[in-house]
Amino acid sequence: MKSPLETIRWQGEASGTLTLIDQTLLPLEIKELDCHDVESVWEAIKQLRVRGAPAIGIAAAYGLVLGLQDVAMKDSAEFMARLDELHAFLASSRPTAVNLFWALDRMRRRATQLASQPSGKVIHLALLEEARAIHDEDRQLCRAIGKHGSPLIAAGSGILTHCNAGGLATAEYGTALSIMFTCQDEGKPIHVFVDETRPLLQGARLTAFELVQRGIRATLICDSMAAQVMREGKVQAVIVGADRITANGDTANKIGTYSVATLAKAHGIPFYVAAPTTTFDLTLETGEGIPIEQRSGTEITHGFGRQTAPAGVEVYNPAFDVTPAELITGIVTERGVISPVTRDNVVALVAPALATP
Ligand SMILES: CSC[C@@H](O)[C@@H](O)C(=O)COP(=O)(O)O
Repeated sequence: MKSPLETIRWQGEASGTLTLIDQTLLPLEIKELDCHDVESVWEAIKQLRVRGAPAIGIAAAYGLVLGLQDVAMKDSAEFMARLDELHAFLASSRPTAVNLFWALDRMRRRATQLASQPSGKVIHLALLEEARAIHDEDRQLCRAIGKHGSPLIAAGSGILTHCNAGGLATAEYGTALSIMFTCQDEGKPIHVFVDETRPLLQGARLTAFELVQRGIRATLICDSMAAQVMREGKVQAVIVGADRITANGDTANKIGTYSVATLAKAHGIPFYVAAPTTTFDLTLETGEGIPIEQRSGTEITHGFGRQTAPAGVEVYNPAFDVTPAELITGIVTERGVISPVTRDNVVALVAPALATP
């Protein structure tokens, strides 16, 4: 088994470099991208060079550290004013994954605790430590999700997944894929059906890549084949990641997830969401309030290295959809499994984890 890739890496101390695997080039090219300023981090998030809810949050936290390097020697008022600007700038990169806003808010809270310092230097160092903590904690959250999720999967199961909720989408190990990796570590055989995930093929390019790298049996299917594969009895569970989960358990994830959940219900197959508590947004009661990112139509009209639709056609390209809680059998978090998915169960498990000190 090959060692996993390091999705996000900070090199150096307070004046350092953020190194990301450029995920737009996978699976053909494993190439790292060095970000030396906050603008390049914003661009990397926007263009999905780094993507997946937890990974976006981690990258943004380091992005703040990068952007604040040149005001670290200024007085703390100037430092904090710049921090507010950069917080807003990074928050404008993508709207749906709540981990982005969670990480930026946590960084600002840490800085605010130290705002009485005369200069930005101490605050800047503390922010690097905070970004590292967010990064390290995500590793642990992912491992714990795997441990809680693995008992839900019987040996020999076929598992269908959509998009990429693997090591590439997190600090390492992933959320949905963490459950599969844990099954493998425990010697439990599984067979994963990977939706290719139109339009940007995160399933084909990234999930299939990670599973093949780990030596887990993986079969790639077009998104439109999921119903047939389920009808043929090949799928015993669906596991997907999440970008934002509201208080009632409604879950935003990559476009197409809602279709998969509906199909799973129709075929009596359990549908699990795997996500850390950092992906919950308890300020929203239901999924109706989740902002859905709209992306360029060219992602649909141009693919496979060429134009695939006539010029002038209208295109609708929402990047995410919302799966209603009633279609979700359970949500696997680092604190345990929420099942049945009710508002009371969500709040009881998640609110203590999100409470700010
Ligand atoms: C652990 S990642 C969970 C989600 O962020 C993932 O399933 C997803 O939808 C990613 O979308 P993307 O547009 O590739 O960032």
